[in-house]
Formats: sequence, C-alpha cells, structure tokens
Amino acid sequence: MAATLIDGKAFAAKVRGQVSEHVARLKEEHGITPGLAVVLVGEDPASQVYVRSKGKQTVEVGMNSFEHKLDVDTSEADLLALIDQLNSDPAVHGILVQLPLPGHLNEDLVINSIAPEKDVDGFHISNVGLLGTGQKSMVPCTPLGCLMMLRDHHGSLSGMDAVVIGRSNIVGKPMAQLLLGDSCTVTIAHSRTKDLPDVVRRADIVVAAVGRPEMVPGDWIKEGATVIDVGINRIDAPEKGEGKTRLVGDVHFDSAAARAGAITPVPGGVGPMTIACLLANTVTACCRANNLAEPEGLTA
Ligand SMILES: Nc1nc(=O)c2c([nH]1)NC[C@@H]1CN(c3ccc(C(=O)N[C@@H](CCC(=O)O)C(=O)O)cc3)C=[N+]21
Repeated sequence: MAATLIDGKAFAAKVRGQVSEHVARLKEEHGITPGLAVVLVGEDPASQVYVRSKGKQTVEVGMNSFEHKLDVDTSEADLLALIDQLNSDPAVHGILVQLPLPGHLNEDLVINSIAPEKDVDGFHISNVGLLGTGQKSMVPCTPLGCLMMLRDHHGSLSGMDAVVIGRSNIVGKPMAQLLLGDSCTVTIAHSRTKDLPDVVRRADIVVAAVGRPEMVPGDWIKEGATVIDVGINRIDAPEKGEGKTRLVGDVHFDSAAARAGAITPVPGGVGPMTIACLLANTVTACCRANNLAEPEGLTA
C-alpha cells in the first residue's frame, strides 16, 4: 500500500481527550455538566448498537447521557412532546433523534422541532441555513469529522479540487459547504452524474458518501489524492464462515490505497470521528448556552 492511512480511531481518541478536558473545566470552574439526550424510536438492532456506544462514550468523557427509547409505534404527538420537554430542560445541551425514523413519523417535522442551539446533529433548517451562509451554526458530525481529518493531513485545503460523491442532507451537502468554506473547488457528484469516473479522476480530495459497497474503484483515484470513505456497509463474508459479515466502505480499499496519497479505512475511519464530533458539538452547545468561550479546534 502506497497511501498514508488516516487513522480515524486514533484521531477520535484525541478529540475525545480534548472534549474531556473541556468538560472537566466546565465542571470545576462553572459547576456545569454538559448533557446529551439521545432519542431512539423502535428497535433496529444496528441503531441500538450505535446508540449504546454513543451513550458509553458520552459518560466516559464526563458528560451526562440521557437515553430515551420509545416504542416503534410511538405517535408523532408523543415524540414531539418529548422533544419539547428536552428543549426546555436546562440539563440537556444536545439532542439527537436517531435516524431513520419509522415511516409514520415525518422526519423533517421532528428534526425542525428541536431547538436549533441544541441540534447537535446540525440537521435543523436554521443550522443548514447558517452553515450555507458561513455563519456560526451546529455542524453535522460526519462532515465535521471528515473536515478535521482533512485539515490535519493537509494544513490548508485552499484551492484544492474536491469531489463529494453523494448529495444527502446528512453528509454530501454539508460536506460540500464545509469544503467550500475552506476554499476548495467543490463538485457534488451523484447517481445521475455523467462520466463519474472522469469527474472523480480530477479530484485532489474525494469524499465518498453514497452507501454502496466498494462502488469507487482504485482506477478512479488520481495518483496522490486524499480519499475519505464515509460508507459503512455490512456485506456477506462467506470466507469468514457461514452467515458471517464484514464492514466495507464505498471505496474499494486495496485498489484505491495503491494510488491515493492518503486514505481512511472502514472500520476505524470516519465512523469513530462521527461520534467524537457529536461529543464535541455537545460541549460547544453547552458553552454557547452558558455564554462561555467555545472550545478551540472542535468547531468548523
Ligand atoms: N441522528 C442521527 N445522527 C447520526 O449521526 C446517525 C444516525 N442518526 N443514525 C445512524 C447513523 C450511523 N452512524 C454511525 C456512527 C459511527 C459509526 C462507527 O463508529 N462505526 C465503526 C464500526 C462499528 C461496527 O463495528 O459496527 C467504524 O466505522 O469504525 C457507525 C455509524 C451515525 N448515525
């Protein structure tokens, strides 16, 4: 492998260390403990695993974790009532409603009912608008984690050609805004993009966020480019035994690593950074709520 491995797991541990220090200072100097509320509707096993690891890490950095597990057929009114209650609870500085929600619940309505200053996912329309206009906002965790790794690796991103594959509200669009904010020339590619391989081949930075296992082959990657793989896809792995699975990204790792200058692995890349940034956003929200100086290096 020619490429430098960007170790998201190690980077995330470093970010959590910084978060812990800020939390300790908030407690000692101000008597405030940041709190994160996570709302999970239904019992999707993958979501449960993810929510559990978030709760564990929240407590490990010294914050309060409030978990709300609701029945899969919870009514929209009941969910909105819970969010209302969390919005007005001074012990709660961050609120995350795990997505996707069951089909009978209107995701946009639910997300936009979260108080924008507590919206640690950065999905509320106010935060989307603030980010798009370069104003102070809550920044979505996955793109924020990608940006931190890119800045750490390159220093300045100014003038670089960045291609984001995927146009979701959760990753693709906010990622493009952040890269533009750092003065990249940004292309957002998607399933209808013509000549996708050629578009990707001109990129200095490739961010793959489509959710299709290994869809980006190495020969799309420009020699020396930096590849950030956002995909976390579980696929069958019969070679490991019957019924076994493994995680792969949206990028074909081995062939891409042979051409890239730097690349993030899956697992151990963007995923751990997403959770670290969720904790970072909660500290940021807590500082803003209390008119305290914001933690440096943990925001965009
Ligand atoms: N409102 C909301 N916000 C989210 O941020 C959100 C969400 N809903 N719904 C679900 C997705 C998924 N997600 C992951 C974060 C980290 C890992 C992660 O750390 N993955 C490990 C591997 C974990 C494993 O082994 O299964 C890794 O990539 O190394 C995975 C998935 C956040 N999401």
